[in-house]
This record gives sequence, structure tokens and C-alpha cells, in this order.
Amino acid sequence: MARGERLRIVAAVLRDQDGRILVSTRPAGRSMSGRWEFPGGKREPGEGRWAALVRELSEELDLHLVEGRPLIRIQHDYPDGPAVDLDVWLVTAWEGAPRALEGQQFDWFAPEALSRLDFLAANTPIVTAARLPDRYLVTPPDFARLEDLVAGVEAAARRGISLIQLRGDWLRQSGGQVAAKEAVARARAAGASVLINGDPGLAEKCQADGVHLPARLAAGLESRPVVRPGLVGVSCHDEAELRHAEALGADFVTLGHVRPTPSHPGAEPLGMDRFLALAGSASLPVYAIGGMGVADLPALHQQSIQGIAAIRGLGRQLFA
Ligand SMILES: Nc1nc2c([nH]c(=O)n2[C@@H]2O[C@H](COP(=O)(O)OP(=O)(O)OP(=O)(O)O)[C@@H](O)[C@H]2O)c(=O)[nH]1
Repeated sequence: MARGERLRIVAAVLRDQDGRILVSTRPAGRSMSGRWEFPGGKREPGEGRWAALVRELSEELDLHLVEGRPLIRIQHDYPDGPAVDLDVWLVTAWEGAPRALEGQQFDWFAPEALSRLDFLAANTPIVTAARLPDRYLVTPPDFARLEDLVAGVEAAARRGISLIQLRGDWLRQSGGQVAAKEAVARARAAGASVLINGDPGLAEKCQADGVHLPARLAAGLESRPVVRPGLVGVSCHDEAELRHAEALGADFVTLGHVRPTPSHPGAEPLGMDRFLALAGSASLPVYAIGGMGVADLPALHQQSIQGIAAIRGLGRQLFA
């Protein structure tokens, strides 16, 4: 392999009707054998990304892939091994039942169980991307009463928004903690995870699923604030903040503002081209934030972006 050349790998995240994800072990005789990975392999010269994935899954597991889209793309340099470009797809339709054709083990796991498996080192962000949804709702700053906010969080969760960030000064004001705890409980009962903006201690008190750090708070940290399995998200606006979030061991970032947004009047937006260039350099899942809506998702998915984070674009009306 020429110096600087990366192995181009395609890999698949297959999710069954129960939300379980298919993973397999590396067969005996291969590098890093016995470790868990997502099925896939090297692209052949001249072969398209999807064509390579279809071939690999047929050769390894006797599956015929029908439909899928890019999920995440990351680069990883193994200290004693190859430099890889991992192009991971979320496969949404396939035919057949898996059969191990290469002597590997395979199994279906609930997303939260994946983090207990001994995966290849490059796979941590892929496991996170496979667990996380493509919509991340941030609560609005303006609402009439705390009860309305709690009801809005519950309504969003019932409508299938499965990742929600509670944000606002109200969190630290009278009644805020009680309301946050109630919002966490009701969202969880409806199948959603809730992160608390800016306060790991409060996240713990509210039994939330993690914390979301504003950039200025992240800047003052040298290590990840919450132990796994709690999620840590970080807001980023430029390359330095993105690199710092990666160094902290954040699970994911929001990156923006992509477009002008009423939340940050007058702030110069990144614009889509700059956003895509920065997001493409990230080694963790990235949500586009700032003037984003559900209509942006197909184009973002094509660029291996996790999804969108939004207040207005994901249900402002729920908090009326
Ligand atoms: N299929 C797959 N490969 C992965 C993942 N994560 C990861 O780092 N890789 C790396 O990507 C390469 C996969 O190529 P491959 O599966 O065709 O490799 P191979 O069986 O010929 O084994 P080799 O590494 O001994 O050459 C390996 O270097 C592997 O370590 C993953 O989740 N799935």
C-alpha cells in the first residue's frame, strides 16, 4: 500500500423489526480475529460503494441488500495496522436470513447492549451512530409555563422524537429541577432519551440519559464529564471546537449554525459547504444545527451526516 493510502472499507448496520442490530466477529486467521465488527470489507478497484456492500454481505452472510443509505464515514489509523476509511451504511431493506459463510459468529443485539461487546477500536463512533436517531430536538427558550414545556417534551417523544435536549435558564431556577425530572421520566416512558444542557450534576439528579455541553463549557474541560453509558454531546461552531470535542471523548456533536437562525441573530452562519467540509473531518456522529428541518435530512444522509438538531424544525408547535 502506498504511503498515505487508506483501505477503503464499506460496512453495514442492519436493524431488524425489533431495533436489534446485526454484528459479527472477525473470522479466525484474519487480523484482529474474534473482535466484533459490522459486516463488510474492502472495496475493489473501480467498485461503487453500494455495489461493494451488496457483494460483501452476500459473500459473508448470504444476504441480498435491497435498500440503504450512508450513516457515518470515519478515518482511523490503527497503530500497528492499516489506515482505514470506514464508510458505514444503514441498511433499511434486505432479503434472506443471515448464514455465516466465512466461519464467523454473528448475532443480533439491542443497541444499548452493543457498548458491552469487544469491538474493533475504530468502531466506537459507529456503535454510537447506530444507536442515535437522525432527529435531535432542543427545547425552545420561550414557553408559557413549565407544565407546557414538560407536556411538549412528552408529546415530542410520543411522536417518535427519541433524543431530546432540555435547555434553558429555567433548569436552574425555582421548580426547574422538578420539571426536568418529570420531563425525563415522561419522555423515557414514551421511548426517548433526554440530555440536560450544561450541567452534568443536574443530569445525574434528574436521572437523565446524559449531558449536552455548550462549547464554552467544553472548552474548560480536559476530560469527559460523565462516565459511560451516559451520553455526552458537545456544541461546536468551528474546527478547534470539533477537535476538542473529539479529544474529550464526546459521543457526538452538533455543528453550526449552518443557516441563519432566530436563536442566534446576527451570528455569521457556517453555510452548507463549510459545514460539510468540517463534518467530513469528524470522527464522531455530527448533527447539523441552525435553520435545519426534516426536509434537509435526505441530502445530509447522502453526505454521511447523522441528522439534524433543531428547535423550530422539529416541533416548535408542541410547546405552545
Ligand atoms: N468489515 C469491517 N471492517 C472493519 C470494521 N472496523 C474496522 O476497523 N474495520 C477494518 O477494516 C478492514 C476490513 O477489511 P476486510 O474485512 O476485508 O479485511 P480482511 O478480512 O481481508 O482482513 P485483514 O485485515 O486481515 O486484511 C480491516 O482492516 C478491519 O480491521 C467494521 O466494523 N467492519
